Amino acid sequence: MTTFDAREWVYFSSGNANILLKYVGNSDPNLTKKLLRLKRVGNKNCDERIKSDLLKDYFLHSKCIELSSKFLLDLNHKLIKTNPELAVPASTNGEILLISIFARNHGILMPNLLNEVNNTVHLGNHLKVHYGDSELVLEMKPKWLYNLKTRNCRNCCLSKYRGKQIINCPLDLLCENKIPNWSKRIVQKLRDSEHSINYINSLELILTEFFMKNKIIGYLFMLQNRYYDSSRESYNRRILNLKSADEVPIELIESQTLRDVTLFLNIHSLSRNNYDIVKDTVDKPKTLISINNDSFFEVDCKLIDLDLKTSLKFEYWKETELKLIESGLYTSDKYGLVGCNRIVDII
Ligand SMILES: O=P(O)(O)O[C@@H]1[C@@H](OP(=O)(O)O)[C@H](OP(=O)(O)O)[C@H](O)[C@H](OP(=O)(O)O)[C@H]1OP(=O)(O)O
Ligand SMILES: Nc1ncnc2c1ncn2[C@@H]1O[C@H](COP(=O)(O)OP(=O)(O)OP(=O)(O)O)[C@@H](O)[C@H]1O
Repeated sequence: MTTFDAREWVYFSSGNANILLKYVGNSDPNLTKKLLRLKRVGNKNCDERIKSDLLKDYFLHSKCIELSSKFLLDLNHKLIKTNPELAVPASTNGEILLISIFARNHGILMPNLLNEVNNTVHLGNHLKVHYGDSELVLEMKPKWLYNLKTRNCRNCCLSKYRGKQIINCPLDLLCENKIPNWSKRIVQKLRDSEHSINYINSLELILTEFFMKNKIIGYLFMLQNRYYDSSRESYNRRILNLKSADEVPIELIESQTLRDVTLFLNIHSLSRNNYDIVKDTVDKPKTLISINNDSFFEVDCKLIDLDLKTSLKFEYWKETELKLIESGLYTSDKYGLVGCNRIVDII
């Protein structure tokens, strides 16, 4: 069992299912630049992660560690003070809790991909840019990449339904001709934000080159749709007929998990010399980019949030799909929905 001291960990970030803490102590140098990911109360996702030979190079190296109940209880008490908004009102014993401590006392230790950046621009739903002096990080969820049969895609319809702004549709990344505009819109949004960002002048080309050269979006497209005929309609035939969690096939769980992963692109510049040295040896998740043979960049691509979803989510999935169908958004030409990309030519 690992003995950590709650005083050395502070809140870093959170999602629907997990809370991330950052190490700020100095008693263990191995923990510098590390994050600890702990399950939030109510998180029913499985401890198991997606297995995939295609994606394994993109997985962030992480380690599952067993933690003491004392550490988790101390952390709970600390977080209730610093982040009361994350608390679940009352647990079974009446105590307010944020982190699950009664299931299994373990957490995931992993590198902090945002260690070199200190500013964040929220560009829209599922799209953030983080930057510092030497690195720029694009964080996005490439959700629901599929062969579109309706006018508008599930991503844009759900964003619209929830009143969120649509900056970019991920389906554009499936078509080579549409990638440059996808990148351009990101840079335009960043310029509008008036942040002063290193590499902004090269960013459009970096992103375009990256998504054309690297296979990650193609892999996700294949794997998200592996068990269906890669259309939403075929998903619907399965999901809308499900009556209980026991009926949910593992294939559906895997697809749903992969439709909700987060992608990080860590971008930093290289000298010409370093570029020349590494250009023939660089490995799969990394992509080297040369702009006009004048500036050079390395893009490191990582995927996070790969824990298998619980089959108990099937009712939520069904309700979401039914809501979208009934809203008429899939076929609508109103509300600024302009029709999403139907071409898939990147694989
Ligand atoms: O239903 P969706 O598409 O909105 O996805 C949910 C996500 O919403 P999003 O649209 O990405 O803002 C939602 O993300 P946020 O918490 O909204 O960032 C979760 O990722 C949720 O999964 P889980 O309950 O944490 O396992 C996600 O639920 P799943 O559908 O992946 O189970
Ligand atoms: N290794 C990492 N380095 C830097 N930031 C990270 C890392 N892992 C996660 N994060 C940040 O923390 C946020 C929440 O993490 P994570 O996706 O694991 O939580 P979650 O509860 O599973 O999310 P969701 O709501 O999508 O289910 C991420 O969106 C990301 O901004």
